[in-house]
Amino acid sequence: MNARTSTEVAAGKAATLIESLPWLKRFSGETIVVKFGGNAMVDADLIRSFAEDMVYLRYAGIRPVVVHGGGPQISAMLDRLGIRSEFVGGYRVTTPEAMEVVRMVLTGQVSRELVSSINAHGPLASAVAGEDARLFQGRRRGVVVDGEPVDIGLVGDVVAVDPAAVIGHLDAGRIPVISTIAPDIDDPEQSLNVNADSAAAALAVALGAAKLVVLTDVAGLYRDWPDRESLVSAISATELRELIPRLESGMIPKMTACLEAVDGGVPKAAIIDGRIPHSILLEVFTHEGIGTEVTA
Ligand SMILES: Nc1ncnc2c1ncn2[C@@H]1O[C@H](COP(=O)(O)OP(=O)(O)O)[C@@H](O)[C@H]1O
Ligand SMILES: CC(=O)N[C@@H](CCC(=O)OP(=O)(O)O)C(=O)O
Repeated sequence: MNARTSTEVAAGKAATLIESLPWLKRFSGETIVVKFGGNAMVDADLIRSFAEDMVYLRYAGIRPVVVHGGGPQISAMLDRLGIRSEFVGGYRVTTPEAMEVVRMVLTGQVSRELVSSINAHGPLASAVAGEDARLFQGRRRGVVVDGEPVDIGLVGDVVAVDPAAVIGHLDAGRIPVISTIAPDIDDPEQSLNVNADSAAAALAVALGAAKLVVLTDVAGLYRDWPDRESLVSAISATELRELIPRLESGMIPKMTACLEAVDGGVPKAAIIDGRIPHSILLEVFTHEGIGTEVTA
């Protein structure tokens, strides 16, 4: 490499670092809720780079909170156990038998894996189950298909959040890693399976987060799925409200969650591609960001 080229390379690196300055100022001391979707946890390298990003945010003076999904991991375990499961309107029809597997996989497997990846960098992460210290309380929901109500079993929406346990961890400098199961507010002995996108949004609102970032396995929201030309880079809450009824499958809870977060006072919600290593750093610390950004 000649001298001029190495100077250019150095200038490029410096430009990348200095581009983060306004965002460091903006987010220092603020809470960012990051939802890590089960589809984005496709390989060990991505989990490792996700963990590095969380640790990076924490050392940059930001308060990151991880809310994880695990849909594909739950499906794989249900398959192994020979328990049938299907999705209606983006939500898993959850029998009492399936509910036990949901808890086992989310709290016993996915949370543990993320905590240990983060803790490879030091004693930073702590798992908090949605059932712990009344973090979440849910209420059963049904879905309407072709105008008919459909019973989807033990599935709930988060209707109350007590973020005290999460705030305690954040104040102690830890990174909370949260699995999304909620006791039923009408029958507290019963646990409900809560979509992780909607739980992340409810928590972001309760924490007064500066941002909700949702990692998934596509580049963002496509207006006319699966037309790859129709990627939306920014959308207002009003426009999104109109678009949601035309969306399908997993994007319905995801975009509804972004809307709920923004409606609840979170200034920005972003859907980004978790398959890109360090996508969170690109989203948080660069001018353009990546993926789809929802704003009020
Ligand atoms: N309009 C759309 N834009 C983007 N993805 C869409 C759209 N409609 C359906 N999808 C599908 O939704 C999936 C993401 O939802 P989901 O599988 O629930 O992800 P996650 O596990 O990350 O929560 C994408 O992989 C894609 O196949
Ligand atoms: C009610 C419902 O559908 N719950 C989800 C919970 C996990 C989740 O949301 O995982 P992802 O973020 O990976 O999709 C499920 O059972 O799959």
